[in-house]
Amino acid sequence: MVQEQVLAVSVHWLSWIAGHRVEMVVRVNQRPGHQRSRTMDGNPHKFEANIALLGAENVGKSALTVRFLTRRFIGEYGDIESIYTHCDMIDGREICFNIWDSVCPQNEGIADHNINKRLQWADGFILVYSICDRASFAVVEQQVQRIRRAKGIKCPVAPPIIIVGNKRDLRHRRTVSSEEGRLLALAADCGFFEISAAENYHGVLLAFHGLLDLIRETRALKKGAAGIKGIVRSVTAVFGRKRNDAKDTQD
Ligand SMILES: Nc1nc2c(ncn2[C@@H]2O[C@H](COP(=O)(O)OP(=O)(O)OP(=O)(O)O)[C@@H](O)[C@H]2O)c(=O)[nH]1
Repeated sequence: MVQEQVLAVSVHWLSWIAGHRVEMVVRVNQRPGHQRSRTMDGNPHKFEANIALLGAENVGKSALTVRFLTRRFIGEYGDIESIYTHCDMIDGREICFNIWDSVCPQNEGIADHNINKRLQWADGFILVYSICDRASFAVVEQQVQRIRRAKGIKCPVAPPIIIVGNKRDLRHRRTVSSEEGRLLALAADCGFFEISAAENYHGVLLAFHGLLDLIRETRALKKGAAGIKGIVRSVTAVFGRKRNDAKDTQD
């Protein structure tokens, strides 16, 4: 309860520094899955996308989230795990982004557990590394594998992933080349952006909107697959019935 109040205060502060309309709701320790409604308030014109940010410590996950929500880079961020909701009008349609800004897990077991929890909740992932931190790139490589392995077990259609190489403003200290990032993305069928949360808002916006586009495509694919399954089921039912009728007549 106390924690929720503290968070509410920090959210108001974020809205204030933004100086423009940002609708944010913080839900702390919300159980995954509770928010999996696809349209809100029964309004078919609203589109909701659950986005989980993952990556090693200090790569800028919170910086990216805050940049996207407020357009500002504030330098230091608390390490409280939160889900933020931000709604925007895009192409005449209200789009709500639910963003789960994760804290990096301390060990492998927790990492697996965390990914599974997020797989149940998220429509798509943003995996962040810092271009000056090779170890953080290795973490993203592992996370891509974990998410891709879960396809078929946890989710029938692979969830879309955007890989983000952050801290591009520090390219003089780069230890991960753009090519490596791009190749990883290509090999795992992910989107890729190299950006700087510190330097500009535009790159961050492109990454979130890129993922939104992929989420929309995936949802359309799922709907299509469900439609085909429905048709196959109806056809099977009709022909199955006809075959039984014919058998009854012969008897
Ligand atoms: N130079 C530079 N610094 C950045 C950038 N993005 C984030 N930082 C800095 O990197 C540090 C870590 O940023 P956070 O956003 O807290 O990173 P995080 O991944 O959320 O970290 P954890 O919560 O510990 O997992 C902070 O000091 C940020 O100011 C960037 O694009 N460029």
